[in-house]
Amino acid sequence: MFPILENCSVPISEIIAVEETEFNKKQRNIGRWQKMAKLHAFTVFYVKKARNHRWRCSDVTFWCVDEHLCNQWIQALKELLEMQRSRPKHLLVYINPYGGKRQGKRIYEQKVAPLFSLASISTDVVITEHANHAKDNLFEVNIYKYDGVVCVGGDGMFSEVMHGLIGRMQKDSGIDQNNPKASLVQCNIRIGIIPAGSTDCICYSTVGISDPVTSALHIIVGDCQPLDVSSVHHNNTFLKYSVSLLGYGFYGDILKDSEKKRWMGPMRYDYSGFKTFLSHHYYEGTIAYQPAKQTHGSPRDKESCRTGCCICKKSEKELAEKNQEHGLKHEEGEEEWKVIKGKFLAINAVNMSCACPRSPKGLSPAAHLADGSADLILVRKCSRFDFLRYLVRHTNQDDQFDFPFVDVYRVKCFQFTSKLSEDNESNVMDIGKKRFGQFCRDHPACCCNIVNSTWNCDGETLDSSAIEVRVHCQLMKLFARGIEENCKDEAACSQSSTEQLL
Ligand SMILES: CCCCCCCCCCCCC/C=C/[C@@H](O)[C@H](CO)NC(=O)CCCCCCCCCCCCCCC
Ligand SMILES: Nc1ncnc2c1ncn2[C@@H]1O[C@H](COP(=O)(O)OP(=O)(O)OP(=O)(O)O)[C@@H](O)[C@H]1O
Ligand SMILES: [Ca+2]
Repeated sequence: MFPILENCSVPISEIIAVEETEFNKKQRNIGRWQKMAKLHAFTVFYVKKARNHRWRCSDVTFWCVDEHLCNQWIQALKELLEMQRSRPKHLLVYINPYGGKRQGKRIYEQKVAPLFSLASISTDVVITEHANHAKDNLFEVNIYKYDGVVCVGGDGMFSEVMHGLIGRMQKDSGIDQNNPKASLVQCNIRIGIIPAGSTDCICYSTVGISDPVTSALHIIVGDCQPLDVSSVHHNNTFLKYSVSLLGYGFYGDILKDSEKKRWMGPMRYDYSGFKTFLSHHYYEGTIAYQPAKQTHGSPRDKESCRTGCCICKKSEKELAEKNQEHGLKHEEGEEEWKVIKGKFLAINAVNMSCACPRSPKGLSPAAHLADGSADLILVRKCSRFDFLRYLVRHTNQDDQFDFPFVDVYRVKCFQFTSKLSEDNESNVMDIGKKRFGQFCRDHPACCCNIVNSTWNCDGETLDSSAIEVRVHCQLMKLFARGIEENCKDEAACSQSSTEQLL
């Protein structure tokens, strides 16, 4: 520990940089000392934890009359920083200039790049020119020369980078992503998210705030947070990976409508959300799922996933044991599948809480980032008023699962088939029914259920409604540490810049 001020200490792991300070740069309060002797100084830049999980870069300058002593301090601190092996030195950065409020480039240049340079991190920066630019690029570059990949944008941009990295790892290891049962190769190259999107749910749920400077500092100190990833298949064809929300019905319809309104920026989700709420469509279908182990908690146990989460640690241990057995032992006996048929307003599968500024506790407040399971939330057909009551509970402290029309299960895999595709498969498709479906969608007063919704997969639509989903425990890693329990004494380091005599 490095002492700063009387009542504040900073772990070495949270020091950003140490620099020799030129005499004329810092002259506050030292006039009296200057008269006595020539002074030497160095500045320690460190993480200052503020309210609501926000991090800032603060600094303290140490003055000293003995030049040799001053240099010894600088040397010793630099050596300690060198020993922080998990810190990245070389990063590949992708910036989406059109995400969110189109501020990605400015945010990176003004808030993030200066911090990376202070921390002596070198970067290769790519400003994307079209959708899938980052993903395609990750199949071409030598990714192994980087200590991590940073994406500046929203959840969609993160999804691109994740698909590029996971896809590349499978390609390099000869794994066929189209096989829904394949054991995927873990991706050890961490991803850092600089939030500059419309929802920024992945950043918020893994850091506790969506703030570019906080995220940049988590990258600099080399944090590591494993993350579950779900694979989504249709008929033995790989569709997509998901880490946050896989939503059919309400969130699928919001997304589909909002895509036409991209020009509105983040507001498009409120506009389409209101429209979709009024349309009140429900969808008929069948869900089959395999429950997760009971030892991994339950979605209603109020055990939130926080930094150093015991449940996620347990899953990490189990995963390591499983990997050590090199597949010698078969998966413990096929667990029973549970089947549910019904009419649903929303089917949401979340790998994490999905907390975001719109809903600070998220869609499933007790979901875990790295436990190898997802929370499957089924919202059955109910009145508009009841659905509104359900939605409002995402914004307050009340339990959103405490409704007779809402069920929630912790699962390791599930399948969904819509009534419409079941009917099609059993050859009872009739064109009139399809036309009627189209007709009904055009009349918001009608809640007719004979059309399909679309899946919202981390903010991207899927082409198929019938899907097969499997959670891959800790398939990838982020530069984050999960949400920290609230810091007791945030006021202790309230000054942003201080000076000390050695
Ligand atoms: C009365 C207020 C109720 C507010 C309820 C708010 C619940 C918000 C829950 C947000 C969950 C986000 C999950 C994350 C999804 C991301 O992978 C994805 C990509 O970024 N984002 C979206 O799909 C974007 C999803 C955006 C969802 C916006 C929902 C807005 C609903 C508005 C309903 C208005 C009803 C008003 C009736 C008078
Ligand atoms: N240069 C570009 N031009 C057009 N689209 C791009 C470009 N770069 C990336 N994209 C695409 O833009 C999509 C949306 O970007 P992003 O996620 O950054 O913002 P958002 O949709 O506003 O935010 P959120 O996903 O948080 O709701 C991504 O899916 C990505 O594929
Ligand atoms: Ca999980």
